[in-house]
Amino acid sequence: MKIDFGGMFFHAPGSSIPSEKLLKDMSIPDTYFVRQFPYHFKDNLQFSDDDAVLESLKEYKRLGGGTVVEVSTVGLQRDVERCAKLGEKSGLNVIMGTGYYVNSMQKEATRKFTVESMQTFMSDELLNGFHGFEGKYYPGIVGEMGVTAPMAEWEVNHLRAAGGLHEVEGIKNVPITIHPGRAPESPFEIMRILTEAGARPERVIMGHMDRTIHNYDELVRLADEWKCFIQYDLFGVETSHYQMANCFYPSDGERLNRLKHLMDNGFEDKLLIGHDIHTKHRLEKYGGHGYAHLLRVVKGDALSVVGVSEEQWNKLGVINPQKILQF
Ligand SMILES: CC(=O)NCCS(=O)(=O)O
Repeated sequence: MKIDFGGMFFHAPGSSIPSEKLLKDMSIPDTYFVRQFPYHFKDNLQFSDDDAVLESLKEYKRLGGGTVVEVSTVGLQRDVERCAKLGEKSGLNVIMGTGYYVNSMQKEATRKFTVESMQTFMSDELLNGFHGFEGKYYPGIVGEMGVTAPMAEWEVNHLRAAGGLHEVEGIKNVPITIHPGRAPESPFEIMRILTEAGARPERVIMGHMDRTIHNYDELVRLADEWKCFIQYDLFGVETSHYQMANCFYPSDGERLNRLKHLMDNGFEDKLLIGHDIHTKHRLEKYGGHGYAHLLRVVKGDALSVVGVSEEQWNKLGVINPQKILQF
């Protein structure tokens, strides 16, 4: 079979990539399998190619990006110095987090930590700087605090530790960002535990909403009952098959529809967006969308297809992040 589709050429918006390169890269093997099963490939899970990250960050900056929030916490082998260097080289602000990822990713010794010791670890880093970089580099956020469903007892404890930070002098306003369990009731349970421990719900970000709550009424209920920030941070993942749970990943279009629904219900000041790039295949070098995708593609669709106004888009990408990140 042969088709000449050349008459249908359309330039990609804002792209610095020559169109010949796009064609050549279509020969990359395994693309289909990596997209469907990104967590199957061990090399894909080693997010450690600094050149590929830097190239992607520079493209994000070129299209108008200014800040990256990098929320790898204990359990994800966070690397403060590396992130600081990438920030310097790319010219972007990089905000990093303190805290703990999910129970299954922890060392046995970390799982023995108490609420008190975890709270001390986090407050110490927030007030004095990352351990090993005291006085030089400071966290700007707590989390992502990793939670599974059902919740492990240790995760209940690290949530209590994080919630209690809002009662500590000097950090009462610190933003706390959450990786919820993959069940629709998880965000509600997390908010209850955090607030019982002292957290101010309006200083909490509920992340990964893309794959967590799929019912529109329940989304509105979460925003209404808890007044936390609601974050769609898996933009660019356009594969509906989801390896990690028995549900579909929404498309970018559906993410925008859900955001618009929340806007229409009065929550446009409580919404955040992002890419949560944590596997290699999502970087341009490996055939992915990279950090510039929201600015390159999603913004145009939000405005022209979904009916998001310029003012609302500015809230998603600039005003709301400024509000939650300042403390
Ligand atoms: C880094 C991380 O945990 N990202 C979320 C991936 S998930 O599959 O959507 O939970």
